[in-house]
Amino acid sequence: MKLDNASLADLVAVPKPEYDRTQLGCGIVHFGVGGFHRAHQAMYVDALLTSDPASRDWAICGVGVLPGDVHMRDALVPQDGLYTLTLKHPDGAMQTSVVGSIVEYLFAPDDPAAVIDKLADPATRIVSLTITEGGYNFSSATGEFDLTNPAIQADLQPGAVPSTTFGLVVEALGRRRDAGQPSFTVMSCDNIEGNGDIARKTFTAFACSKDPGLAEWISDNTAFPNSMVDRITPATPPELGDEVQARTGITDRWPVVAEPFTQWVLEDSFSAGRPRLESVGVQVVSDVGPYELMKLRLLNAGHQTLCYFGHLMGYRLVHDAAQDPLIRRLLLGYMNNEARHTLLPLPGVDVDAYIETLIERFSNPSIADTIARLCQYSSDRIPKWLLPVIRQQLEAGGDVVLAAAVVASWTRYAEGVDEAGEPIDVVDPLADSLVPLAVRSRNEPLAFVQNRELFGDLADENRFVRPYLWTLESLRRNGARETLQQLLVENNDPRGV
Ligand SMILES: NC(=O)c1ccc[n+]([C@@H]2O[C@H](COP(=O)([O-])OP(=O)(O)OC[C@H]3O[C@@H](n4cnc5c(N)ncnc54)[C@H](O)[C@@H]3O)[C@@H](O)[C@H]2O)c1
Ligand SMILES: O=P(O)(O)OC[C@@H](O)[C@@H](O)[C@H](O)[C@H](O)CO
Repeated sequence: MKLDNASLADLVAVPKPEYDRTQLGCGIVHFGVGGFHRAHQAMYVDALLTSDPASRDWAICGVGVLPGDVHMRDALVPQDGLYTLTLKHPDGAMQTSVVGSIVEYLFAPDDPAAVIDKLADPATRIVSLTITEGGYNFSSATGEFDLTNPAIQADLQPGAVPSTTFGLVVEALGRRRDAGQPSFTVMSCDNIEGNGDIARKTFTAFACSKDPGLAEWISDNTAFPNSMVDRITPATPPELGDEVQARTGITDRWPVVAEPFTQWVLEDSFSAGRPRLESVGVQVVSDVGPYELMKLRLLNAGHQTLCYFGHLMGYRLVHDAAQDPLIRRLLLGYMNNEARHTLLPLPGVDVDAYIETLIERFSNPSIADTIARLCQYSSDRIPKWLLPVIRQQLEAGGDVVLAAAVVASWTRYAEGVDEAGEPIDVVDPLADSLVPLAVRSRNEPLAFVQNRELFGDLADENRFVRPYLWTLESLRRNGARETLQQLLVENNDPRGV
């Protein structure tokens, strides 16, 4: 059975929207409709539309700005925005439901003016984002917005038709200001520490280059709440469509799979009202910071801890790596001895239990998350999640041996050839410069981490450099398994090497 508004009434096999989708209004415009947005925010909004008739003006209009988003357009538009979400439990149990909160989808390259009109419409009160860590276009080393990016440059030309998220959003905010309309909230849901603060900084930096008066208006009138978002959502595997079809009879052009766990902690800071998300399980708080640190430095940096060693040890699926005793030991060592010392107090949260749950979540075989998903875009991820742990630990005189080992594992991975001599596909916007640096580090051992754009002055810090070089050398000489064995079991201490 196909999935669209007309066929919804005939669907009996699965939970589906019981609210009247024809009566919904779009209060939210979302940039970056991928797997995660559809497993997380859209799912929460769907639950809200189901439970609270007064929330019907908070449905979602999705927007894609990249050429590749044409595939999401071609999946969602014929389905009237409907799709299936399948949650897979570790014991093999699964639940599929149809999510109905996305009621419109605009592909910006087709019609940028339609996107700007939608954003400028006073009915739009929140603009949310999952445009990935790289999407914010700021330097990890300086924190500054990168005005040299050609797409940004093009959007800043007088009279340009905008094509980037920044160009489209700021153009619409200018229209709202000129029309005497209030601003909307810009709500980042990406895995970046202080994601709202970063969004504030990057959007106002863009606006400032275009029209300083507008930047000031945005700064005075727009809320940028911080948030912590969590649900492991693998890329949709090719077989999911057939699985959903077999279980439910639904033919879904782009289904979503995720783990059952979900969490969203959101700062209560909105410029034009917000949906009552707390009624569907969102933790609306005044300070998200401690939650963000816990999640980014344990879960996301934990993923980085696992993925390069995992790949080099021959694993291709996250749960297989997480169940290897050596990798488990590495994860627990990194989390307990290094990362957790950099967290902020979170009264009422049991960090031991949180860490235990993470290991269980990483070990969930049913979602079949891939190591490849975690190994990509490293240059956007490592500086945002792992390097802050190293810097903070160095400042406090704490341990960085395992975090340095993770950076070494990334370096070894970035050489682009694995331990069996097979090529590694290094998927990274900086691959063209990082791969040669990683290869060069065979002769000039610090070449990779002397890249100050990414690492700042870490290469000058002996307490980082010693374990980094020890691990890198051992990875090349002995391989990943033997390196972890020596580091974690035989307790070779690379600090004094
Ligand atoms: N997948 C997860 O488990 C998960 C969990 C928590 C948070 N997140 C956050 O969500 C983000 C997206 O994850 P996903 O799994 O949905 O990925 P995805 O690949 O399915 O979707 C990414 C979306 O971001 C868009 N995008 C990428 N770069 C962009 C740019 N420069 N400008 C505008 N749009 C851009 C893409 O076009 C696409 O629509 C992650 O980077 C992360 O910050 C993901
Ligand atoms: O999606 P990214 O690029 O932010 O990071 C990769 C994973 O660490 C991430 O997607 C996690 O699965 C997610 O953050 C869990 O909530």
